[in-house]
Formats: sequence, structure tokens, C-alpha cells
Amino acid sequence: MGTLNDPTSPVRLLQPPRFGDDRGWFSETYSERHHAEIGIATRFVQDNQSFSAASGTVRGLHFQRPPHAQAKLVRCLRGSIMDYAVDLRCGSPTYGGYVSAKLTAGGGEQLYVPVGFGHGFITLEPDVEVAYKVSDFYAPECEGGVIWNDPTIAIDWPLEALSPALSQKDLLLPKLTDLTSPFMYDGHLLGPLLPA
Ligand SMILES: Cc1cn([C@H]2C[C@H](O)[C@@H](COP(=O)(O)OP(=O)(O)O[C@H]3O[C@H](C)C(=O)[C@H](O)[C@H]3O)O2)c(=O)[nH]c1=O
Repeated sequence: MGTLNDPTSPVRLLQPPRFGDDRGWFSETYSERHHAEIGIATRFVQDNQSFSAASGTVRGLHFQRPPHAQAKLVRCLRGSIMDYAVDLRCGSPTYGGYVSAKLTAGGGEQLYVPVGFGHGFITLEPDVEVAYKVSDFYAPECEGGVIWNDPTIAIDWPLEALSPALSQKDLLLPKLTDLTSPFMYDGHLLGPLLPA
């Protein structure tokens, strides 16, 4: 794991405020204006949602190659996940490093995963729903990924990963050492997640 202390990390943890009253709460879960204020210029074009029945479901580590590379804004609508962003930018001093964040329906935390990073998560309970915005349309011909338990990345998965549920496709993903990443380093080091 190669995370470094860099407040300008491209991976961002957001937590939009919730305005509570006697009925419950309201939150602006996405605002292009707020993102611009905090230095995120990504425009999103597609919303995704997945449901995972089992605790310990692992989806990832995925990315889309250019010309359809995707930045993602991930949040948990039901239950909780550990979410991961892995630096896949060639030439990055933190190449193969990762940051992780616990995203919960109750807290409304969001992870911004830029282009150049692999993304994956593990569910921490049954019946988890995850929603995420992506900055380019689904392009199956551009799909890429790295095996979830890659020994170089060495993600410190939670105990739920002792009996993970994975797709056949994900079980066949390559190791990082066998990957030719299409992404180039942009000068921003992967650093600890700082709430935006
Ligand atoms: C991603 C995607 C998938 N699909 C179809 C293709 C398959 O028939 C079905 C399931 O796809 P997949 O097994 O790739 O779904 P996940 O394993 O949840 O993949 C996603 O999970 C990780 C965490 C990600 O970050 C990616 O956004 C995405 O790869 O949905 C679509 O129709 N549109 C899409 O944008």
C-alpha cells in the first residue's frame, strides 16, 4: 500500500450535509456547483445502482479504458460497504497504492474516484444497495480490472472477505503485474482521504 500524506489527493471523501426536521432529513446528494467549489470538475452522464444480497460481496476492482474512462461518485443507499480506489496511473509514485472509506446509508458518505483509479467495494452486511454516478457511458469493450486480492496492492480487506461472493468475471481478472494500465500519472499523489 503506497498512500502518502498529500492533501491534494485526487480521491476525495465527501459527506453532504443532511438537514433534519421532525419528518426526517433532506440532503443535496450531488451538486455540480458544490463540486466546482471543492475542485471537482467532473460532469457525470450516467447513474448506476447495484444490489448485493450477501454480506461479503466483492465487486471490483474495475475501470473503463480510454476513450471511455470513468470517474465515479459512489454512495451507499442501503447498508454499508468498504469502498476502495486503487492508483493505476503509470508513473505515479503511489502506483498500486489504495485508499479506502466506509460508506454507509446512515452517514451518506461518498467517495469520488477519478479517472486513473480502479474501483471496488465489499459489502459489510446483507441486502446492500450502492448508487454511483459515472462520467462516461458504459462501454463493455473498454472494461478492465485487477483481481480483488491482488498481492501487490494487498488491500487490507475486512473479515467479510473471508468468504467473498464474486462474479465469475471478477474471478478471472488479472494481477496488477500482468496489467498494462492505460492511465498516466497527473502529478497528484494518492493521499489519505480528507473530507471535502
Ligand atoms: C457497469 C455496467 C454493467 N451493466 C450490465 C452488464 C452486466 O450484464 C450487468 C452486471 O455488470 P457487472 O457484473 O460489470 O456489474 P459490477 O460487477 O457491479 O460492476 C460494477 O462494479 C464496480 C464496483 C464498478 O466500479 C463498475 O462501475 C462496475 O464495473 O450489468 C450495464 O448495463 N451498464 C453498466 O454501466
